[in-house]
Amino acid sequence: MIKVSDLSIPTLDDVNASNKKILLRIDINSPVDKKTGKLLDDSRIKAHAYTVKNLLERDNAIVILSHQGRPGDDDFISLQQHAELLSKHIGTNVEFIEDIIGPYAIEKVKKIEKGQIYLLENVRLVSEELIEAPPAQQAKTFLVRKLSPLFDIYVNDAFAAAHRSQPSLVGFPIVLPSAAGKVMEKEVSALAKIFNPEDSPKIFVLGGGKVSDTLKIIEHLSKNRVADRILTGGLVAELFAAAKGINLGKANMQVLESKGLLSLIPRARKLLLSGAPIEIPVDFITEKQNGEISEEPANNINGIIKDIGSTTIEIYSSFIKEAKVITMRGPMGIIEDERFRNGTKSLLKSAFESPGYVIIGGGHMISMVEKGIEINENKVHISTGGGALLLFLAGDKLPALEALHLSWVSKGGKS
Ligand SMILES: Nc1ncnc2c1ncn2[C@@H]1O[C@H](COP(=O)(O)OP(=O)(O)O)[C@@H](O)[C@H]1O
Ligand SMILES: O=C(OP(=O)(O)O)[C@H](O)COP(=O)(O)O
Repeated sequence: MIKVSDLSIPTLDDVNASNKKILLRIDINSPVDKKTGKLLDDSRIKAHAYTVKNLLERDNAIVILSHQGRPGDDDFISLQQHAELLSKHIGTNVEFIEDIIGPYAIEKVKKIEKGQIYLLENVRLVSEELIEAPPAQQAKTFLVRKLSPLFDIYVNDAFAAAHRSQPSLVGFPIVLPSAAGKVMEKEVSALAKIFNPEDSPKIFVLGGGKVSDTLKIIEHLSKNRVADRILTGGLVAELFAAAKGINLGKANMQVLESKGLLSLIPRARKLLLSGAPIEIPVDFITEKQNGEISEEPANNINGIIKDIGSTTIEIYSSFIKEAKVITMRGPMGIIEDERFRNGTKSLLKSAFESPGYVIIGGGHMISMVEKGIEINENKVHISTGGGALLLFLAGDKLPALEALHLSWVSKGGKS
C-alpha cells in the first residue's frame, strides 16, 4: 500500500496478483522520428519491462494496453515497434495484437495462458479514449465493458499518463480489483519522499511543445507557491515571450497560430502580471528560410526559433546552480534535429553538476539524458512522467491514483 495525501493506493501485494489474468496499462508513449516513423528512444519501454517481468514471475497471463501519440499528430503510430522492444527488454516474446476491442482481440484474450504476454494496438484508436470523464462514467465505455469481463485484475503502471481521466486509466478500477504496478509504485513513493515543501529554492525548467498542458501546470505551481523560479524554453517560452509583448516575428507567430496557441496568450499574460516567477529566454537559435542558422537576441528575431541561445543558457545555468531542487520537463529546442539540442544538453549538464536534487521528466526530455551517463541515484530521479510528474509535484491529485484508491476502498480495503 502507498499513502499519498489522503489516498491509499494498493500495490501488487495488496491484491494477490498471482496466477491470474492481468490487464496491465503502461505508458510507452515514446519520441518518434517525424521523417521515418521510427521510435527515437525506449526509456519508458525499458522501465515498464520490469513490471511485466515481475508479473510473469507471479505466473500470470498478461495483456498490455498503452497509447502512442495523439490522433492527428506525426507520432500517432501503431504499437508494433513497441512490442518488439518490449520483447527485447523482457527477454521473452510479447505478441502484438493488431486489435483492441474487436472480435480478434477478444478471442485471443479468451485463449491466453499463463506466461503469455499480448500487447494490444494503440488504445487511442478507440475514440472513447480521447474523452476525459469521471471513473464511474468511464466504467460504462465499450472499452471497459468489452475487456473487463475477460480479466481477474487490472494493474495501472502508467504514471506518465496518470493525469488523464481516460477510460483505460480510470474506468477499469471501478469494475475490477486493481493495483499500482511497479513503475507507478516506485515513482509515487520516490516523489512523495523527495519533494519536501521546505526545500528552497525550487526551480522548474519547463520547455517542450505541450503548451496548453504546461500553462495549466504553471498556473497550479504559481497558485500553490511551489516554484521559486520557472525557466521557460521550447514553445512554452515563445508563448510567454509573445505574452510579454516581444515581437517574435511573423514566422514564429504563425507557428504559434498553426498550433492554436495564440488564444492562450491572455492566460499567460495574466500569470506574468500576477508576478509569477517566470523567466523567458533573452536570445534564441533561429533558422531562416535559406537554412542559415544564427543566434538572435529576443528583441530582434528574424528566423524561426529552434532552440535557446548561449546567453540564456548562461543565465539559466546560474539560477540552476543556486537551486536546492531542479525539476526539468520538456526540451528547450527541436531536439529531433541534432543541430538544436545544445540548449537542452547544456542545462541538463548544469543541473547534474549543481549541488541540488534533480528531477527529470517527460518522454522527450528523458531521451536526452545521455545513454550510459552515470546517474547519481542519491541526487537524480529520472521520472517516466512529464505532465503527470509536474501536476503531482504541484500538489494535484492524479485521476489514475484517485481511481485506484476508489477501487481499494469500494472493495472493503482500509483507507
Ligand atoms: N521551439 C520549438 N518549436 C517547436 N517545437 C518545439 C520547440 N522546442 C521544443 N519543441 C518540441 O517539443 C516536443 C517535446 O515536447 P513535450 O512532449 O512537451 O516534451 P516531453 O515529452 O519531454 O514532456 C518535441 O517534439 C520538440 O520538437
Ligand atoms: O508523454 C506523455 O506525457 P509527457 O509528454 O508530459 O511526458 C504521456 O504519455 C501522456 O501523453 P498525452 O500528453 O498525449 O496524454
